[in-house]
Amino acid sequence: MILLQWNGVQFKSLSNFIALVFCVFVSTQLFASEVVTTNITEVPVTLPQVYETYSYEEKVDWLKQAIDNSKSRDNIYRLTTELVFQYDLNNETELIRSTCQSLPPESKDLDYRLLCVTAHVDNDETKLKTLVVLQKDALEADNIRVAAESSSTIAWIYSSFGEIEQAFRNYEIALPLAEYANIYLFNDVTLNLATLYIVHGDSEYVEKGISLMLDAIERVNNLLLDDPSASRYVENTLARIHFNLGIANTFHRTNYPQALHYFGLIDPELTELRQSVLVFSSLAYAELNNFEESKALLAQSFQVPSSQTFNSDYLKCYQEVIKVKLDDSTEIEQCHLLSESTSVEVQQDLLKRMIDAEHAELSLIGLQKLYSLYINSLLPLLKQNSGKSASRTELTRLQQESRLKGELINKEKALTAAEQEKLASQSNLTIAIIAVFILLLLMVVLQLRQKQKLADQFAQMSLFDKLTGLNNRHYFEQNIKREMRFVKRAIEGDRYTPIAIYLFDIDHFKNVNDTYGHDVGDEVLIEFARRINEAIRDSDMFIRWGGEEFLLVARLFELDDYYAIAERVRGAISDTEFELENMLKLKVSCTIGSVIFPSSPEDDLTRPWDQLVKLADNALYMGKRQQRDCWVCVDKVIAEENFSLVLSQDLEDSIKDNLVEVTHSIKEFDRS
Ligand SMILES: Nc1nc2c(ncn2[C@@H]2O[C@H](COP(=O)(O)OP(=O)(O)OP(=O)(O)O)[C@@H](O)[C@H]2O)c(=O)[nH]1
Repeated sequence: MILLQWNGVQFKSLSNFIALVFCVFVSTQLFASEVVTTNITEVPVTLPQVYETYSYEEKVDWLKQAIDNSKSRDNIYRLTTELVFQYDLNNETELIRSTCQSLPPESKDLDYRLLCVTAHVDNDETKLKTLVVLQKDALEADNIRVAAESSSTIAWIYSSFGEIEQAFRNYEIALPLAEYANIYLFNDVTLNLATLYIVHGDSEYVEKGISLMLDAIERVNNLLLDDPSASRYVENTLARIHFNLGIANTFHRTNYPQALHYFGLIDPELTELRQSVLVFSSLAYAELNNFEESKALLAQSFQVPSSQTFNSDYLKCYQEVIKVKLDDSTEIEQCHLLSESTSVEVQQDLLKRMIDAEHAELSLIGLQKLYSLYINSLLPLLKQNSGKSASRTELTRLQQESRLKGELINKEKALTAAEQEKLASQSNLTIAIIAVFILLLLMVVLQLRQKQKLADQFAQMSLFDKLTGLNNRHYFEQNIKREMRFVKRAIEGDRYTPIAIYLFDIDHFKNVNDTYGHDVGDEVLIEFARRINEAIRDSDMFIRWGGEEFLLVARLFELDDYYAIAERVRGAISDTEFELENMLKLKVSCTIGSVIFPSSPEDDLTRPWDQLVKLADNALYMGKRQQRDCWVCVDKVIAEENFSLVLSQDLEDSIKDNLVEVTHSIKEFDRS
């Protein structure tokens, strides 16, 4: 697909950035005081200080010499990985590939593994398998960047297979990780997702994709303010976005003036895009009946070299279609040769233009190719999707599909007959065109139903709460396991760094809604979230749990923080009145219940997170029953075998039975 192929170029520059991050990592590790490990991938390569001042060629020479002179296998490995990262900085994919072959990465060396799989010329299916293993390893090792990058590439490959559901699932994994990992990766994933919206969504999703891209333009420009050395990345990324916006306007919005606007923003010196920009601009002018401009740009497009990075043979067919439109030529040789491996998105656009052309043979080829596109690509996809559901509406859809298929087969017969008679007469052709367009219309209706399903999936996959802008429960469910693994690994490394899970519930919130209305209630929720956000660390995970309940996961570097955080949040809410719109001032308070995991290094480290949340909820409700505007922190469940009993009863009963230890801020605790 045109947009994704361009990604090929972008991927390269992103991996440059990754290598840069890795080099910074390597050099900072160099100065770490003591590294006591025997693991080959954890000990940084030793480089002289002057190395940093070398040019790329000098670095490569120095590294090659150091490898030749080195006797230790470990040292050779580390120097080689540094060499590969240098190659990557200089886009030397061939060299990366051969080095990866002669010295394959260690399984724990996730960064090097990522570079090798990215550079390898495997077919996409093999690459996908390797990436899925890498993604799993990176998630387990908490290597966020590699996890994000591998998930994003997996999503991209799935989308090129047309497996959109899988593509979205993997972008769903990649997006929060990428946002956390770095802004470059975040931009990359966002742009790929935007592309997916545009290519596979209905008009609403096309607009959504476009607005994601417009946001990204702003983010990328801001990057330049912070870091002037990012100018090359900024230039390339902006060109990519402008190009994609141009294509979106050409293919999906048929807004040619807008398309020309975006194509016009692309630096003509970017040779990889030069020919595509010229051809598509010429097409847009032709559609706007500005034949003079169209002709001039088309002539230029023949003068510039084709892209070396991605296969753009289909441009030759576009050139012929434009020439036919300009009444300049009747040759259609290149459209005859249009490859079936051209992306579906491009084929759909191009074939429609061929069928529309006032050139009988070109229209006929367009129809034939459209038919094989339907049989080979669209029909299997429709079948694959329809097989998943047996609902009544789905069955109706299947019936329509099979009728459509039958009609298309008849149409094929008609077309074959027409071909045997050499060139079909213009009138027969017109009938065929009208018939296929009716069928196309039916297909569009069917696809819209499919897209509705997609739209539902998009909504489900959202990680944000619309009202407060916080992450939501879905986000928590995706990330809590990682937090718990962090705790477990710290304990395995003899460090006790527990996490605390707090649940916050606004007191008598129903009264606020009932007295002042839902809008004021919403305002209170927003202010509530803002105050807590200010009282906690940026790295804490703070989410809207649902309704007027919020949840916080905080890493505890000091045990006293456990109570201090609860008290700080309580005070942040109730110490000062909420000042709302229309001069309304409200006294708001909340009750807090919390649990610590693990309560000691000997605790059960495999405890499911939902049990912890349930225990925090029990603590919260004790606070509600006893007083409100207070916190209740469960310190310990005394014996493991009591855990399920503690979950099933009121916390007061567990305290009475000596099953738990609890610290709280309740003034007069009622034990009865
Ligand atoms: N304005 C607004 N209200 C919401 C939202 N989500 C949930 N609510 C309301 O939150 C209220 C929760 O009320 P209850 O669960 O009865 O509890 P409460 O009144 O807060 O009383 P306690 O929790 O016992 O102190 C309900 O009235 C919900 O309608 C929202 O997004 N906006």
